[in-house]
This record gives sequence, C-alpha cells and structure tokens, in this order.
Amino acid sequence: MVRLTAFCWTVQRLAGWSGGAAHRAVVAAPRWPARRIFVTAAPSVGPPASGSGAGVSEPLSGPEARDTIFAVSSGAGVRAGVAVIRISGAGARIALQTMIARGRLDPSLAWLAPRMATLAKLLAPGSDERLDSALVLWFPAPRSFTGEDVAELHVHGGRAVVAAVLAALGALPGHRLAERGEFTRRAFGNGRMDLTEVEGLSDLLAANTDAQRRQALAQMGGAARARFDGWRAQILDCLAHTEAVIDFGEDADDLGSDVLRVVSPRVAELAAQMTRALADARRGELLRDGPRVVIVGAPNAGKSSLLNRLAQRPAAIVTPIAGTTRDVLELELQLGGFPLRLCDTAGLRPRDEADEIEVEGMRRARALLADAPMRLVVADVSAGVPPSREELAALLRGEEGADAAGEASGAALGDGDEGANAAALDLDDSSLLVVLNKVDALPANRAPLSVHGIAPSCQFCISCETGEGMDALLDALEARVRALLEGEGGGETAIVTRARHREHLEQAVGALERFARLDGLMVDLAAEELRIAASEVGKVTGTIRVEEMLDIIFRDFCIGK
Ligand SMILES: Nc1nc2c(ncn2[C@@H]2O[C@H](COP(=O)(O)OP(=O)(O)OP(=O)(O)O)[C@@H](O)[C@H]2O)c(=O)[nH]1
Ligand SMILES: [Mg+2]
Repeated sequence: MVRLTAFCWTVQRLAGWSGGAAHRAVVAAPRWPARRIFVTAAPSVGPPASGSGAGVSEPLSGPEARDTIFAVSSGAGVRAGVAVIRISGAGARIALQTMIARGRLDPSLAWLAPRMATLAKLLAPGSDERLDSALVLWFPAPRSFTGEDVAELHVHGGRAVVAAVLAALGALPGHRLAERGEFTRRAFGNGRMDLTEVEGLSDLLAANTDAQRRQALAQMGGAARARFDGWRAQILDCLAHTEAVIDFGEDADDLGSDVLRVVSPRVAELAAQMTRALADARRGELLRDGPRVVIVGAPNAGKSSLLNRLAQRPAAIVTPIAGTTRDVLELELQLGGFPLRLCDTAGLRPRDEADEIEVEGMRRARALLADAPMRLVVADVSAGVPPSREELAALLRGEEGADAAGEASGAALGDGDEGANAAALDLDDSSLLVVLNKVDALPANRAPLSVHGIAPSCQFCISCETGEGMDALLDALEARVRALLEGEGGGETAIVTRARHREHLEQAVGALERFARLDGLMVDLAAEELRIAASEVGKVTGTIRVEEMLDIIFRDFCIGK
C-alpha cells in the first residue's frame, strides 16, 4: 500500500498534472471550484519526533531537567527570512547576558521587558564578533510555554546565521540542543499543559485541513481537558462519599446502602455522559486520520481513472488492459476542508479468471471495503446498459462472501438468496455511492441511465474522460464526508480523538457499570470500582502517568517543539 505522508510540506498551486510525490502539494482543481478539493501528496521527509518526559503534576527532576535546551523552532530545514531559536531553562538568562551586547552591559536584563520584542545585537560568547541582529523575546518563568525561563531569538534565516547562533549557544555551559518534543515535554512536566492539550498541539502541527485545524485547536485550548477533568472530579467526589462509609467500620452497613443510593444516580449519569462521548462514530479519530474512501469495481471500469481525476494527477496507472491495478494505492486529499484518504483497488472479478497476484489484490480490496466508512462502486456503462442491483451486489459480495453469507443465513432462514440479502444491506447504505462511468461513449441524446432499486441520490453518471458529472459526484461525496466527520452535533468538537482516549474511557465506563451492579453491602468493592474509573480518566489527561504512553505521544513531535 502506498501511503503518502510528510511532515515538512510545501504548498504548491499547480496548473495541471503535478510531477511525482516529491512534495505535499495543495492543488487547485482545474474543473471545479478550487475551494473544493485539494491533493496532498507527500515526501517521506524526516518525520516529526519526540523527547523524554514526566507527569503533569510533578515538575521535572534529574540532570536532563536542569539542562538549558535550545533549538530552531521555526521549522528545521525550511529556508525562510526569519528563524526562531528558542532557549528554555535556567541558563536562558545566562545566554542573554553573554550573547546580547546590552546584556553584557546590564546583566539584570531590566532593559528587556517580558513578552515584548526588543531589537538587539547578538555577539559570539567571549568575543565581540557580531553574529546577527535579532529580535529578542523574554518569557521569565513561570509564564512561558515550558514554565521555565524562556528566551526567543528571531534571527535572519540564513543557514550560516542559524548555525553560528546554535554553535554559540552550544558552547555555553549547561546548554544543549533540545530533543524532539522536549519543550512540550517540559511544558507538560511543569503542569503548563495536560496530555490532551499536548496531543492537540501535535495534531495542530500535523493538520492539513481546516477541519483538522479546528479540532486540534479546540483540543489544545483545553476543550477535552475540561470534560475529562470534570468527570474525574465528580468520580472522586463520589469516591470520597463512599470511602467515608468504609471509615464508619462495622456499623456502616445501613449507612452504606444509604450512601450508595445517593451516589448511584450520579455514577449512572456519569457513565451515560461518557457513553455518549464514546458513541460518536469515532469521528474525532476519523478526522485526525482522514476517513478512507475506497474505490471498487470490475476490472477496466475506470477506478484508477476516477482516482486520477480526483487527485488531478496521474497517480495510478491507467491502461485498457483489464487487471492493470493489482495493489491498493492510497492518496491523501482534502475535500471542502475535510481530509480523506482515497484508495484505488484491484478490479473485482471471479477468482478463476484472475491470476495469483490479482487474487491477492482482490482480497486486499475486499478487506478495505469491509472497514471503509465511504465506498465508491464504479461500473462501465459505455455499452449503454447499467449493471443490475444484483450484479453490483454479487460484485461486492465476491465468492467468499457468497459462501459465508449463504452458509450463515441459509441455516437460519432456509432459503437460498441470503448472500444477495447480505450484500443488499451494503447497497442501501448511504455511505456507498454507485458511479456509472464512461457516459462520454454514449450518444448525446441518450436516455438517462440508472441502476434500478438504488436511490437516485446514491448514483452518478460521470465521464472520467471529459469530467462530465464530476461536480454532482463531488457534492455528494463532500456532503457525506461532512456528515461523517461533523456528526449530529453539527460541528461540535469531538473529545475522543485517539484510540487511547477511547480505551481508557471504555475502561472507566466498565468500572462505573460494575459499581451500579453492586449493592450497599459491598462498599469496599464499590469504592474500588470508582478508584479504577478515576484512574482511567486520569490516564487520558496524564494526571495518572504511564511512562511508555508518554514516550509514544512525544515521539510525534519535532525538534524545537
Ligand atoms: N471513454 C472513456 N474511457 C474511459 C473512461 N474512464 C476510463 N476509461 C478508459 O478505460 C480503461 C480502463 O481504465 P482504468 O482507469 O485503468 O480502469 P480500472 O478500473 O482502474 O481497471 P483495473 O485497474 O484493470 O481494474 C482505460 O483505457 C481508460 O482510458 C471514461 O470516462 N470514458
Ligand atoms: Mg486500475
């Protein structure tokens, strides 16, 4: 599977086909309004990265924490007019006293107003050699990104300037280059951010679409933290009441029943709130990754042509030979500000007509089809005859599907048509669009074609050759992707944006449900379930620390962040 991703990306506006996948490109569509669809193809340029860490409630300790760290924060490898070099730690003050001409004259730094830009001469330590003129920003602890003393030097972006300033900083005692994500890890360790805010920041740095940016910003701004902290505080309150009963010792039985009667409705309400947050069709996670839109159909139907048309470049090989595409080809696009991952697949045909490679390609196509939140089924109608609903159902079902469905439901219903019924469910799903391709090959005065038994709003006549019908197909696709990612809340930000949030929340709900099944005589057990629930919610925000998890989260950051 080809997955095109990148961290550093350039934005290009291309007039026609773009060459290769050397850049993540944002492409204006030539045949439909530019706002609608963008292509993001990418290089595997150095991915973002990580650091080492600590918990939200405890400041960092150990020798690494005492180091003063520095790095270019304005995007390594990108040549720009200005480069921002960030310094964090107790030594940030020393760097300013040593390397700024005015700092040498007045080491109190009284001339440097906090959080205000000041123009200054940057000098090499121990000499009067001028390295650059810089804008200097000073953020004394604790009101800084990391919670430590932070200085920012906005220098000219030339390589020699940046290299000289970094070398000068590295020569100062106790100063070293930051590891990936180390600034953010310090911010987390010093209680400036919780884990959900850290993840929001990571998502913001990776966001390619407006919808991803909005979700990441809300999360970075504490939207998820507020919900999780609120739940945890309520669980702890319920726990405090329950533990008070335990403290009454042997006389507590009656009291225990009373307390649990009071606490139980609150616990039930909390479980219901969390269950509602979980029942969001994974839209937070889908928005982060981009939902998969899988293109399937018989060989030569024009699947790869459709992918190329949507991507506006010849990403997939197109030939008149049936069976050209053998593997899955996945591209990242944006449509109406939403991300999606468009997948071209091998043509589906009977096994005995396919060679070994195609059989594997079909297996992969079907595996994707089963999980995809959106599907485009392409059919060739150049002969003037649309496929029947049954033919499409059989195509989607495949031979294995027919056997399995026949066996499963045949036993239950005692009738031979269950395979078709199983596939018919898929055909009626609004996440499946039927695309009737090659209408340019039909006479201009043709009668409209359609598949009998499929909703008109779910089928589209198009030509990948001429572009006819593409607007209507794009409208429908955009509407469905929007509905999928915005959900019924009409754009309300999802708070469950990662599998790890979901796992901890499910564990918490499980504990709260077990609490509900206990009676008043088992107060000890009831308290334990509340403790588990509070701990699971705490793991989402990082109040309860899991070191391995921290390593995974901070690994996604780049140096300088
Ligand atoms: N006239 C016409 N030909 C088309 C259209 N779309 C695709 N074709 C042609 O149909 C042939 C097959 O196109 P592909 O896009 O490779 O079809 P595919 O479904 O990917 O085929 P496989 O990879 O073999 O499964 C090529 O010769 C295309 O040029 C169309 O809208 N009109
Ligand atoms: Mg193909």
